[in-house]
Amino acid sequence: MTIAVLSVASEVFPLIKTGGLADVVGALPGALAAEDVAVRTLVPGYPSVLAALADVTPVHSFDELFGGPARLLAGTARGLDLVVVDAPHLFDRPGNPYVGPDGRDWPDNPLRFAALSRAAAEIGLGRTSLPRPDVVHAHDWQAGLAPAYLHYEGGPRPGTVITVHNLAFQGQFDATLLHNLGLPSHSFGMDGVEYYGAVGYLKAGLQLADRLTTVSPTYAQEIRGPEAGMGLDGLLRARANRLSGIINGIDTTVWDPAHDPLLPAPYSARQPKGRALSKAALQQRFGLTDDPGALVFGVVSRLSWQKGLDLLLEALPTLLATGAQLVLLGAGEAALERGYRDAAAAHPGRVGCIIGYDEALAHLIQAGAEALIVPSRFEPCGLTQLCALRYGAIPVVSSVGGLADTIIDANEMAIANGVGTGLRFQPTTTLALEGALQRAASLHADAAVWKRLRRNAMATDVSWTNPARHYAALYRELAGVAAA
Ligand SMILES: Nc1ncnc2c1ncn2[C@@H]1O[C@H](COP(=O)(O)OP(=O)(O)O[C@H]2O[C@H](CO)[C@@H](O)[C@H](O)[C@H]2O)[C@@H](O)[C@H]1O
Repeated sequence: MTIAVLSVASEVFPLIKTGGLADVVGALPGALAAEDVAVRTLVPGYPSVLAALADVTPVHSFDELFGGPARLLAGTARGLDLVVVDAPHLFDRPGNPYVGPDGRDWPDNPLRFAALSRAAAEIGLGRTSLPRPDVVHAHDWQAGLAPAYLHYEGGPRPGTVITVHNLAFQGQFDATLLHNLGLPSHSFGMDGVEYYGAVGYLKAGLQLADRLTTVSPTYAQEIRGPEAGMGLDGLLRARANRLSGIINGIDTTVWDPAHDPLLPAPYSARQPKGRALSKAALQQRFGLTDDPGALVFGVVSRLSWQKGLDLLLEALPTLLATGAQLVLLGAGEAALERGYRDAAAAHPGRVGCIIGYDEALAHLIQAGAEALIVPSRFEPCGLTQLCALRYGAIPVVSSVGGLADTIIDANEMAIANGVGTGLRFQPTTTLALEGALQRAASLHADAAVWKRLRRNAMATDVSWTNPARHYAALYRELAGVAAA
């Protein structure tokens, strides 16, 4: 029997994306179709989403949704079944989903994302002309109130699950907001939406959803402790029997070096020759010395504290001392952007940096770099190291969260057994990172070992096939349907 799931999120690739959340929300429906799960994705009606929407059918209207009239529009876009919250007073704005042109959060973000959750609840309760879903799947704080609205209705409702993609973003707002949200006053308590005297959207979801997931088993463990728990560890410990980790996959048709139109030549584990052309193109694009034998390290990342790229700046002298080159593509904190720009200026031909967001260039880096560095302080799952495995860029990662779950360290034992896929280091410090960079350089110096590593990396299953099975099993459990 087909399970119907309403997936609720603030971004979805390829229509609107600021990070890995969009990739996951965009890829899951396709992967779940093979598991007999039909996913409809509910997203805000940003201009880019409405512009892409085809086969539009209005399925609900609100006379008033947090400050103005609104409609829910069902439709399709880029192969996805969508429902879009068409509320111009909340979402018809340029640029980023969360911040205005001044770089600050939109002041009405609490209402904008309450509207998303309210819409999810209306669909979940069968009050629109769409069929009622079996399960409502909320992603991150922006959808955190969906389980709360459904819970406080008190009647029959779909099963609910919330997935944490990043516990650092919690959606915490002033308690006075409660009156505007349409939640009952008794919801404001420890066992409801209250979070240290404020209203917590992620907290509400974690408290009130039937099941909680995050995007790797190790992160699911880590967030039960005070260090990674970011204030929510007590709640997560209390609900530990409801919490599990399901590792992310990547879209292996978008990320396929054998059929990637963004590369100068295709290549595969069996026929790796074309990779050299990507490497040459990469060196040229970043103004590096054209050296086919160089160990080129790559980075593709948001530039934020989480990603640990300040440590890589500190480790740069060590990296350069090994004779390696570095390319970085990223955007984010001004100090880090400046730091990498300065490093590129100080080491022409050895360090290249492009500040910005560029999907096509991300593909070239994965295909042309020998190794990809991910020195995160914490990492719920991480997608770039999965792309790196698939493209044969050996991941050099800190041993946290999903990085620890997806990379097999090429220590002596692993090399002897021929099973390593990358390099892991811990703790996440400059010193440990430097050690890993030096270790990568000595492995790279042994062509046979490096080749073996690359073969292992490229043979790793990073598709959604297995994760989709886990989500399908969870949905079936929530829908009260025995797995076939
Ligand atoms: N400058 C740039 N140009 C082009 N592409 C860029 C880019 N910067 C980043 N990207 C791309 O954006 C995505 C980032 O995904 P990640 O999972 O690595 O991190 P993020 O922290 O955003 O996601 C959060 O959610 C995801 C999804 O669950 C978790 O994997 C992760 O651990 C968690 O922090 C990747 O597809 C990457 O290629």
